[in-house]
Amino acid sequence: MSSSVPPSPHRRRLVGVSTKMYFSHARTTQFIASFIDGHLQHHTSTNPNLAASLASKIDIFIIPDFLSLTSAVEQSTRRQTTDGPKVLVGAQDCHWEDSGPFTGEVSPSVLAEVGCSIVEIGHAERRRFFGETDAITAKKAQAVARNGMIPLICVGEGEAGGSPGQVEEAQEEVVRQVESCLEGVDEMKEVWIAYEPVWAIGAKEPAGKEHVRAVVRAVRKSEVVRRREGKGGMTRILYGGSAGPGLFAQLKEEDGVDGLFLGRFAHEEGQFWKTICEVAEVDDSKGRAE
Ligand SMILES: O=C(CO)COP(=O)(O)O
Repeated sequence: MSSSVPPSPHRRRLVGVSTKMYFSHARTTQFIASFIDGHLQHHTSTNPNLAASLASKIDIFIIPDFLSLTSAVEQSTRRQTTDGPKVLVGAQDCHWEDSGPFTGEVSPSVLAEVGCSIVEIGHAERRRFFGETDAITAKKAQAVARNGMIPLICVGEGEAGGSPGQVEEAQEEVVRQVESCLEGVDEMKEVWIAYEPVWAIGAKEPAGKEHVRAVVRAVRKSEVVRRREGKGGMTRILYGGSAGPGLFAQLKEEDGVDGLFLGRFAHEEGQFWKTICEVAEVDDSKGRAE
């Protein structure tokens, strides 16, 4: 019962949150119920224009821990309305094989079977604590796409002493990562790229807007992304790393970033909802904060 992302001729905006390993199962259940009932449905059920506008402009996703995944899918499916935006559910990782002797691992085909729409791969924390590389991320991205889900591929330049380095170096490193992580991924399938500079994850503040814009521009113009677009494989690009309300308007530029991938600053339902509304509102060609 794979829950697919609704097809879109244009790059709809994206806003999602990963709960990483911060939440208990009870808190995840409560977060989803309270976000959908107390914010999304509460505001859209009495305002059909808002429901239609969000549904046409934005895709919302929640990435809980593995054990909460099936109940998260069930919760979001049960609460789904026909005219409002969908809340998609994703996984934080998977194996690159569909089945076999891989004790403790999670199969991408089982993730698709239980209604998962997205699989996040190559996150900086997986690279740092579990030794994941671009080559492993590419194999996982192939497996996710093969199983009809969207690979959410995380990339970002390294520490540079815990602070931003030269933007040109960041552009080069990130484009090289994108090329490696997309190796062998079906070029007709959609992928999402989360640009998350390592030094901006878990920090007090996100990366500066000029830095993010420049790196996103380089990814957008890269040969691999252009080639995929030519073959029909949409590439949506998100920014992540201490993102929260108030950020998207600063980052947005024409043909730039498509959305935000949130962590701590959306672990409160109201902040998540606030960010979604802001992302949907920002003018298509420019950020409001120019
Ligand atoms: O890693 C992130 C999303 O994948 C971002 O996490 P924080 O927003 O908590 O820094």
